[in-house]
Amino acid sequence: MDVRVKSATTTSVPSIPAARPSREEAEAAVRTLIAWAGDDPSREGLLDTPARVTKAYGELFAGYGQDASEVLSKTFKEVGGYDDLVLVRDIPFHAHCEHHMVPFYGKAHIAYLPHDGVVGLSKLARLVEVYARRLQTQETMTAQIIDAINENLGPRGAAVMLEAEHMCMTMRGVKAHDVKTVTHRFTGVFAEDRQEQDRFFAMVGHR
Ligand SMILES: Nc1nc2c(ncn2[C@@H]2O[C@H](COP(=O)(O)OP(=O)(O)OP(=O)(O)O)[C@@H](O)[C@H]2O)c(=O)[nH]1
Ligand SMILES: [Zn+2]
Repeated sequence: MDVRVKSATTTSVPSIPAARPSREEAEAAVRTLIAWAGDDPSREGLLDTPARVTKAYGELFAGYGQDASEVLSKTFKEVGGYDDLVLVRDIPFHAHCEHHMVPFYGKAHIAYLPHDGVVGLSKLARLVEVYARRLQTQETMTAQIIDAINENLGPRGAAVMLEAEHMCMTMRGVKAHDVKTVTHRFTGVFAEDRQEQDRFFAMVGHR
């Protein structure tokens, strides 16, 4: 992975496996991982850790229980006829890479050209959360966000950019610090019109 800007093209719909393990099984798995790391899961400081980790997973991976269509279901039409670009930039997110299950984190920038009403601004930040709180690749997440906007808002155009630092590249492996991965995807007017793309890049403040 490098700092080149690349366009996200794939999307997939992760689903919860039918046979979800019980909480007890998940806690036992955490004990196994602690032992695998080289520590003693029965020492005092680690006794409650499996319960804490499974509880934390409930938050970190809450996206599997959330639905993008629900988040984007309410729109507003009374906006004084405004139909130009709406950009919500610098939406912070924390996700986990599906290869190593360690965090990647950064900012999302989302723009769309309204067709028939606008969506509440907070809903775009909530949409990012729906997909960030899963096991992900940055490319998939980029594609899923823009697909959800198109499917639910039917805008004249949409643009999504994600900038993130992957801890699997900084803490381990290649140990490359300060490397940012940038993904973006344009649809509709943004895909067709280079000037709209430039306007998006300028408003995001991208180098
Ligand atoms: N395209 C893409 N790659 C990612 C993402 N997150 C992590 N990766 C990469 O996934 C790759 C997995 O490579 P592998 O060779 O299977 O695993 P590895 O031996 O742990 O690789 P290293 O990280 O190079 O040590 C690595 O190059 C990671 O940098 C992501 O969001 N998108
Ligand atoms: Zn990784």
